[in-house]
Amino acid sequence: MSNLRFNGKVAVITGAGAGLGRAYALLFASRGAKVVVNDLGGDPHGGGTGQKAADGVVNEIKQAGGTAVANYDSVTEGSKIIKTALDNYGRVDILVNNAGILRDKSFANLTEDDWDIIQNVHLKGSFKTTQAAFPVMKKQGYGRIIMTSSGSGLYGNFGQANYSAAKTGVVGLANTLAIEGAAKNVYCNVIVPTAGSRLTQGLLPEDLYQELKPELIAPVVAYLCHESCQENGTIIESAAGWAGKSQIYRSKGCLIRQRITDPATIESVQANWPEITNMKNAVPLVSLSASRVALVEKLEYLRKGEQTPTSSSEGALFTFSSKDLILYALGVGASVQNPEELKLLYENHQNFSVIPSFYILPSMHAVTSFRRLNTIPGKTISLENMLHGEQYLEIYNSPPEAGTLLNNPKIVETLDKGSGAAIVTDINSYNEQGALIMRNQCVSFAIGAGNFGGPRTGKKIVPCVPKPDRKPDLSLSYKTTIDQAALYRLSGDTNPLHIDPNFSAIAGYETPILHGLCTLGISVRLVMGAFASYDQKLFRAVKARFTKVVIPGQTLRIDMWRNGNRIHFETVVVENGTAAIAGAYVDLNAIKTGIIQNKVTASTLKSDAVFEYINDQIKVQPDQAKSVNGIFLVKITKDGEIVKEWTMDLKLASIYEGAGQDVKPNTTLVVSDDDFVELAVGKLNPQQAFLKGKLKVTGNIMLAQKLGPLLKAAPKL
Ligand SMILES: CCCCCCC[C@@H](O)CC(=O)SCCNC(=O)CCNC(=O)[C@H](O)C(C)(C)COP(=O)(O)OP(=O)(O)OC[C@H]1O[C@@H](n2cnc3c(N)ncnc32)[C@H](O)[C@@H]1OP(=O)(O)O
Repeated sequence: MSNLRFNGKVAVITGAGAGLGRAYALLFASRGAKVVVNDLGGDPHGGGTGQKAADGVVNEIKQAGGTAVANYDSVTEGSKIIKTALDNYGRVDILVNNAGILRDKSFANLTEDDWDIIQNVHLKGSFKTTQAAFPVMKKQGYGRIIMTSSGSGLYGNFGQANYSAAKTGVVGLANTLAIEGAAKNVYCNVIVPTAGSRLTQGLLPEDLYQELKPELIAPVVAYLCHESCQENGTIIESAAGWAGKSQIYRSKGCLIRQRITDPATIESVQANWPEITNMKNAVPLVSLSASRVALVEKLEYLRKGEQTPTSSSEGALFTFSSKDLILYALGVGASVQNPEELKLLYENHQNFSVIPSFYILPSMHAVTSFRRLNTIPGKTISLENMLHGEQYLEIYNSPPEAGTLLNNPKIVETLDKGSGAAIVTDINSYNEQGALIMRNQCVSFAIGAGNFGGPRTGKKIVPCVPKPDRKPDLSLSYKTTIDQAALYRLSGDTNPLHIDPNFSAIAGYETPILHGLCTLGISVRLVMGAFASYDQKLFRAVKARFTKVVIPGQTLRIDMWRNGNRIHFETVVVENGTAAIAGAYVDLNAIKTGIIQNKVTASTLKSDAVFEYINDQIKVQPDQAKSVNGIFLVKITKDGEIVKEWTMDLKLASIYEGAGQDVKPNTTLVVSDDDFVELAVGKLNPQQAFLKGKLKVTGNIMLAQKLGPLLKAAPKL
């Protein structure tokens, strides 16, 4: 790792004559910054002045070959300090508000003078110095400001009422500066150091004091001030070579009135106090607007007379990390065998990606914890009779790749389907800032709970869409493993129906069945690979109906039809030819496929490798058109087994004159492994390959005749 430098940068450090300030000044100077060493030279309680402290540090810096100048002004005259920087070096890039004194007294003994001097030095001093530097930084489009707070400010400390207030004050100052400077690349963060300095000498045990070296905190401050650091508005605590972030968390709280017309009463506050103060599912609120969004949302609930989801509603919160995304991807068959799928499995991949159907899981988590079992009067619904009937997911805003989603399940209708009841549940999911991220709709099919006299047709249920009446444009297969459900269930659906043979037998199945959402995840993965290059940003929505059970170990074939940005699909169990998912589609924002991304290496190929172009979509355009586009499925087979398959989008400019006829699918092209690799990575385009005689066409001789001229005329890929 190369050293982080501050060459060309000017750093102003207040209170730099000793302790932390001195450590900061020495470090910045040693890394190339020009430093203004400010120190009033007074005592720890605010008395006296002198030049010795600042001069001493300036000399230290100069002797080490660095550049520094002293300033002896009080921070309450901060503009003079900044002027020193501007006069000597012409700019100011970094300001560390570090200067401070103490006047500790119990509150009962605190005088107004004790109060004022502390506010003046810490809070007003930080204000005055920053006020002078801020416009300069904004103008130059770069600045890093540090406020120094204290554990006493964040948590309180006996005998430090004046100091605590000032130290919390600078946090508030930093919060707003972070917002006001952000657009101009001027960031403001807070350091909460615990160091052995002249302020803490005598207050801390000697052995602890010795470990709390300022030099162990200085790198944290320096990093926060480096141009590579994008942190803004953050509180960092640091001591003894440790650093951590502090944040304000708020409980979910709860409404203390039922309807918008109800008053709030002292009694309703008392009754709800445990919930108001329940921090079990508290979330950090990072902005005022996030806090307001959450409030507005609660008002909406009040207006509609609905109960808001609270931290106590089990399953309302879904917290996940990259590990969960990877576990899900493995559960739905992603494999490093396909180099394109590495980005689904490796959190440090530069294009680490999510299979979007993962975002169904938060809703399932909420729904399965939701009391639905008594939804239909007179009917007992048990877990073994409950099947996943349909699922819809629509993304409204970019979902997070880690964090917590708040999910709000609500049964919107219950349909009487005769053989069963279809319970339709809508689940809105909100991010930690309170923004609506997505909507799921989950239809559970309760077998045997029908004939209760309810409506058969729904008004709120998102409809399935029949598949197009033509052969699929593309079919991709995936053989599930015998352990598919055992792996998938680790993503959260631990229904014994999928693992416990005794339980599945009670439900009437010979063996445990696969999760509907696993089948759906496999299908979405293959659709995303074929039509979106796994780019989750291109995903908008998915709808599917689970029509037949799947047994782990069976092979799934996903038939796909492209209709604009909608990919219809049907998932068929190859062994028995029945559709396990029907009426399904994925809506994309755009289509993205490409040959170059499907790079393979020679080691994955054998010399007798065969690859097939299967494509219904290649159509020679009517009227002697000059171009042909097509999505090809490429399969590499060895001894009849598919060792690799993927799609590629070939755009072949054509001089072919025999327009109006379709190119037939299922034709085999044979090519040697070396040539293939070259073709796949784009070194050799099909035209060159063909002309060199390396790309041979076998099988359908008509296709050979047709493809020949096409390939000859192919542009460089
Ligand atoms: C919400 C949280 C989820 C609940 C917890 C789930 C947790 C998970 O762990 C559970 C699972 O993952 S289970 C595995 C995935 N699901 C399946 O395998 C279900 C497969 N489907 C079936 O077996 C049948 O379609 C079956 C049994 C569903 C229906 O078959 P039949 O009884 O033969 O019904 P049929 O005669 O075909 O149709 C009657 C009416 O019902 C409608 N319908 C059919 N399938 C439906 C389905 N999957 N979802 C919703 N409605 C469905 C039909 O349209 C028909 O109604 P109408 O006449 O009005 O059109």
